[in-house]
Amino acid sequence: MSRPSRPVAITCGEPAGIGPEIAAHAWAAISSDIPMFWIGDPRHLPEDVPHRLIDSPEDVGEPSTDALPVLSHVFESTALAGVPQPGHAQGVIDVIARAVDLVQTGAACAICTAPIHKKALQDGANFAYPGHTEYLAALAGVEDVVMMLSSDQLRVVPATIHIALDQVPQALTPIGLRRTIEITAQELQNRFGIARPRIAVAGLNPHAGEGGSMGRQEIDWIAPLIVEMQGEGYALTGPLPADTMFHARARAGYDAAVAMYHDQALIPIKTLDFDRGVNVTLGLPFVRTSPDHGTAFDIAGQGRANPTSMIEAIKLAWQMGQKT
Ligand SMILES: NC(=O)C1=CN([C@@H]2O[C@H](COP(=O)(O)OP(=O)(O)OC[C@H]3O[C@@H](n4cnc5c(N)ncnc54)[C@H](O)[C@@H]3O)[C@@H](O)[C@H]2O)C=CC1
Ligand SMILES: NCC(=O)COP(=O)(O)O
Repeated sequence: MSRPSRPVAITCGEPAGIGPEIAAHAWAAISSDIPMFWIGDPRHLPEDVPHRLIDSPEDVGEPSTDALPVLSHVFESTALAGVPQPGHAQGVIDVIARAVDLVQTGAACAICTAPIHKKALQDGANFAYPGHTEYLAALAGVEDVVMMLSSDQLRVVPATIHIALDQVPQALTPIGLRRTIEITAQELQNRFGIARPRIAVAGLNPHAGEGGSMGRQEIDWIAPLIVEMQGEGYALTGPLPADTMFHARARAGYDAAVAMYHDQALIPIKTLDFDRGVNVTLGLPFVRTSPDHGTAFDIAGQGRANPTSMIEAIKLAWQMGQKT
């Protein structure tokens, strides 16, 4: 008899947010095809969700719609929708670390993380990282990782991630941008099957600097880096004015866009495809995906959260996890 496939590990994320309910919806929608389990406190799931406790991912077995397999991680109390509790912060962090252990030992094929509330984790547990991306890099012991948001319509990569806007110009360096482009190209080849990925690189300034009259980063080092990397065989274009590189005709010309900062990358994809965007961390030794949205405290616990991005994130985690 063949061994059941390794399941996808889903982290609980912030218990006061929409994470538990969208995980439960996603399980109901796709668990007949994809084996998965949820790591968290069963008291944080919506009351009507059938679940069964498991001792390890091996107990998940074949995909089944009977009951959501739960690897229990006990928190100090029940959750109050929309109100994060400081005493829950460490549990949220520990669940992510637990999922990483399981994927690194091969017990899970991939992880899909439900949204965390960064400030709640800082306030409640002095969380030292601005997001999953940076925490996962630290847990995996890798220096350089890349955040990519992906949908059928667009893939975007911010070259700087969770930093204040006024820190962006100093944080952008030729070495850093080169690594972002290299990792993006490698992972599009290896994990997304694109033989020669076409990557469009945005400028930092309005009109990509307008010939130096609106900023000089493009002339001083972004354009020279692109030329250098083109010479090494990378299929790059840019630096492109960010305001005109995301319309439909422009998007047809590349497989991924590298932007200079968080909102330059995330506004276009969340505007085009908020419900179906998936966050994928590139450069890790394992697969991690997440929905593109956050904890949505304003609608948590009301049954209004759309689970589509979570569903797409689990599907992508599963698909990518089959190649590991
Ligand atoms: N992967 C992660 O852990 C992510 C975490 N966050 C965190 O989430 C927290 C809240 O962030 P916000 O900027 O308020 O963004 P948000 O995505 O939580 O909410 C923005 C708006 O979109 C709505 N929304 C979000 N997801 C929805 C869904 N599935 N269905 C229906 N409506 C939905 C919300 O109700 C709200 O009106 C922050 O701490 C942020 O850092 C944000 C993005 C990703
Ligand atoms: N806006 C994207 C986001 O905040 C997700 O960050 P991460 O927790 O996946 O690093």
